[in-house]
Amino acid sequence: MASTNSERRPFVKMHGLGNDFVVFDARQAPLALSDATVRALADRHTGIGCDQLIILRASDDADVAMEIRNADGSTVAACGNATRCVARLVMGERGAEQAVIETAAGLLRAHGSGAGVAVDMGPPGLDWQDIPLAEAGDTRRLDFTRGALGDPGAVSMGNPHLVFFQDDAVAVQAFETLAPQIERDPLFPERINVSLARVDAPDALALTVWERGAGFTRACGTAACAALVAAHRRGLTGPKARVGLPGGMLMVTWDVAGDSVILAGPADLSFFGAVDLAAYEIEAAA
Ligand SMILES: N[C@H](CCC[C@H](N)C(=O)O)C(=O)O
Repeated sequence: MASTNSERRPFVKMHGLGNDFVVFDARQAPLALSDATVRALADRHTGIGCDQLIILRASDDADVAMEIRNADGSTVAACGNATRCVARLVMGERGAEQAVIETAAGLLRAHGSGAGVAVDMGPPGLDWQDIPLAEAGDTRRLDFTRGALGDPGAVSMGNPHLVFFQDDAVAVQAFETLAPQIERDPLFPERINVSLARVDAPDALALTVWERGAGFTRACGTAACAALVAAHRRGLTGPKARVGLPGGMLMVTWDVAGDSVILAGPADLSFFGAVDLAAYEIEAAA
């Protein structure tokens, strides 16, 4: 149905190993989207379809600032794969090999690398208040069991992550059902991203991720970072590992001394599009 005041707003569709993003550029033309409108645009049947929706804005301190919205409309502070995609966009605009991206989790530095784009995601949060948890706990090995899953690590990468280290068939099967419930467990006042990790070698992990506000995704950059940090804290890996996800491989390095976690991997452009936002403006619930 054509809308009365149609405004075809350009966007770029990008992805990191299939973790996909609709990116709007609000550096010249302001843009504010309600949670309901983000949900409508992110819907893979009736909208454009994406795991996260990104809005770029001008920044006084960085090349660009990015607002990050999950497919459920929620606003989050960190998204590793989207940060790498935005860095690729900005480096391309300027013909540069480096970029600084402002996020709610801080200023993140990125550079082009053979494998695509590497970004310093900053220091991991390791205290229970950093995650946050609703009560004190040992984030290295949390006293938390739901069905066949238990004994996870908890790490913040600017967003909350819970990582289970189990690779038996029972745990793998249970994960599908339990992850959506664990996301909303009262122990996690801001909800949480939930991962199931398999340790294949001291420098190799395999990960399945249920993302807060987006569900099962083909890849999750901050989950890959959180899994490496949680694994290294328990002596399961060294401080660097390749992380296999359904969509492909990410490289994560925890510079423990420098207190930063580097995430590297592909950052790809899918297509340019335009959308009549008026058709998606959904009146905020009365
Ligand atoms: N769902 C996440 C945000 C997106 C993270 C992910 N797409 C990444 O690449 O890090 C959260 O609610 O914290």
